[in-house]
Amino acid sequence: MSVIYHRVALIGLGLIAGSMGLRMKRDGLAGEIVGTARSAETRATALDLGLCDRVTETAAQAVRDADLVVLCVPVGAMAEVAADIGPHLKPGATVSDVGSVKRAVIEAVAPHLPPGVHFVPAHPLAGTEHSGPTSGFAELFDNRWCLLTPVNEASDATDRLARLWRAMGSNVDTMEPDHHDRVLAVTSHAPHLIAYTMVGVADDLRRVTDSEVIKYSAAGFRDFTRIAASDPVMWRDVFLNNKDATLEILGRFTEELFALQRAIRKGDGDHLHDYFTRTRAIRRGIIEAGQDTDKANFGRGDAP
Ligand SMILES: NC(=O)c1ccc[n+]([C@@H]2O[C@H](COP(=O)([O-])OP(=O)(O)OC[C@H]3O[C@@H](n4cnc5c(N)ncnc54)[C@H](O)[C@@H]3O)[C@@H](O)[C@H]2O)c1
Ligand SMILES: O=C(O)C(=O)C[C@]1(C(=O)O)C=C[C@@H](O)C=C1
Repeated sequence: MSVIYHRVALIGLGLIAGSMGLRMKRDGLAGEIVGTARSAETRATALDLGLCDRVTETAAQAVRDADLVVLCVPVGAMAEVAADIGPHLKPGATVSDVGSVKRAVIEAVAPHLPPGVHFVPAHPLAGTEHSGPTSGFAELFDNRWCLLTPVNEASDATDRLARLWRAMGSNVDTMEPDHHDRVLAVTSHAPHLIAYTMVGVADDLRRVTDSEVIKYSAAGFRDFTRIAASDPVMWRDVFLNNKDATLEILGRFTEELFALQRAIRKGDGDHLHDYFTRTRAIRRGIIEAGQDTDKANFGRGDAP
């Protein structure tokens, strides 16, 4: 494949930046990849893994002469990073991010960007519960969606970034930022909170059941523990920055949970059967659409 950006700067060298770097290197999508992270250890690991060509101590140094700058830090850190890099961006450069929330990131980043710099927010719907540079892998984005939420109408900068994400294996779509946040509250944010809660409840009960919860943990519970092992900083920031949409979905979730509780208490088997038949169809639809994430985690040290 051919070079899409001459110089790419990756700010924050974790799972997503690592996977982008490895993929861009593998397929020759960038002339040079410059990375930066706060700790010297992370920077050294990134170089060892070959996910970037060069590292810098500061974000301001990393973005110098970069055609594309991608902010790969937790959502709550985006404003601070944008303020650092704003004065050092090359005119005509594109700034993007990979944050899991879009409206809050746009509000945090846009005010710090000088005129003449293009801002194209993005969100790859691909990840694992692992974090840090060693968790990245070049195939992470294969056959997964990447949603772009451009702040302006169609532009060359958006088209070029879409080309990069396609070259990294993703299907690309554009979406309005508030809509993105509502959709992701249903498909990602609320489910994570529910998993965190279920594992927290089991942990409380462990004292009552004398560690049998862990010893006999069945597949259903293990799936919850995988999700609930996700990075605490990343998810704290997601909930604090997508408050309204997440709370709305959790309200609906609570109502449905009450209805199912009532059905169990009343012995209403029809209600339970109908409900589970409907949800089973959703799982089948996801698998038929080729969007099952389990494959991404197999072979990475996780038990299926
Ligand atoms: N993990 C996922 O499944 C996933 C999927 C899609 C998008 N995202 C989004 O991508 C972004 C990065 O996630 P990740 O999974 O790669 O995280 P990660 O923890 O693996 O990496 C984050 C990097 O940001 C750095 N960082 C943290 N706080 C910082 C700060 N205040 N200033 C500068 N650097 C800081 C960390 O040191 C690390 O290098 C997040 O915004 C997250 O919402 C994550
Ligand atoms: O597979 C996982 O571990 C994930 O949780 C990945 C996942 C998701 O919810 O699908 C998590 C957060 C992101 O913003 C995008 C992807």
